Amino acid sequence: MSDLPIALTVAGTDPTGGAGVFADLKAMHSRDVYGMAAVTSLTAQNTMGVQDVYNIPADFIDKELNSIFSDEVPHAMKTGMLAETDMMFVIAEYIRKYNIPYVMDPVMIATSGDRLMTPEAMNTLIETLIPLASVVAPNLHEAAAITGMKITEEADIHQALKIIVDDMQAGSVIIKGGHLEGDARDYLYDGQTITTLSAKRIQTNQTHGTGCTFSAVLTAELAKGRTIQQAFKTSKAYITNAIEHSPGIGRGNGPVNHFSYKGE
Ligand SMILES: Nc1ncnc2c1ncn2[C@@H]1O[C@H](COP(=O)(O)OP(=O)(O)O)[C@@H](O)[C@H]1O
Ligand SMILES: Cc1ncc(COP(=O)(O)OP(=O)(O)O)c(N)n1
Repeated sequence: MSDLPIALTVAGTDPTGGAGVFADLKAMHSRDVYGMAAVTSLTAQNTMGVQDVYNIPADFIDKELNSIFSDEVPHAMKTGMLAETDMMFVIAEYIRKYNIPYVMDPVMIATSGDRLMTPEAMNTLIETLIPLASVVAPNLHEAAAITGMKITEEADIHQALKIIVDDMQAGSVIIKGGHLEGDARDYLYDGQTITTLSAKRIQTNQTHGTGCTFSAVLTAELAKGRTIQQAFKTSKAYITNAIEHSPGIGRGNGPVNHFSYKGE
């Protein structure tokens, strides 16, 4: 048994390291958390877009998860890119069996506009994985797709928060306002209270992998035993700083800096 907090990411790869499991591992490492990763899809992508995707068969994902959980049970886990329904059923079994804090980043479409989840998988995500999640962390487009709503203003966000927790039975939800106008404002709803965290919008296109990184930090903090409120504050401070200090990698939407945040 390890003393170090352990967090698991179950997601796709981005060979440039800006999004997906490689970004998650860097974010976890920088929060002093031991990261583990089970890969769901290999992508050929860079800062300009996704060139191709190769989905790992669900029975192999089952083997990856079995190798991990039969050896050491992580303290918290997240999922990112889950392209197909079968993968979701396999992962749901482990979440039910081991009952550890689970953060779901419902990755559907990359910043570049490329689709990362089949339309059919959306129903499985809603019916099978959302009720198992401690936190669901959609961006505005994902929140709209999950709820079937058009989200254009704050009142819509409040309604979507309540649908995802009160009706769909997530433990809590954070809707990320990175794609709204004005300040970058995120909303946490835990079934009782809505907590809002705001940061000044940074004028940049260096936002590749912001959602992955944000949810990886959230998972790392939960692995340490922090509350969702505390984890939310740290993730928000971390991602704001990471965007501010983006290293300028690549020719398109570059990644954030996973090593610049030095806060508690
Ligand atoms: N330009 C920006 N300036 C400051 N914060 C941002 C900016 N873009 C995104 N964020 C923040 O990054 C996090 C990820 O949000 P978002 O980009 O909406 O997610 P995703 O990558 O899943 O689309 C949120 O905390 C959001 O508020
Ligand atoms: C393999 C892989 N997973 C997820 C994403 C999407 O990343 P995300 O952080 O949601 O946001 P953007 O990269 O679209 O800002 C990805 N591109 N690749």
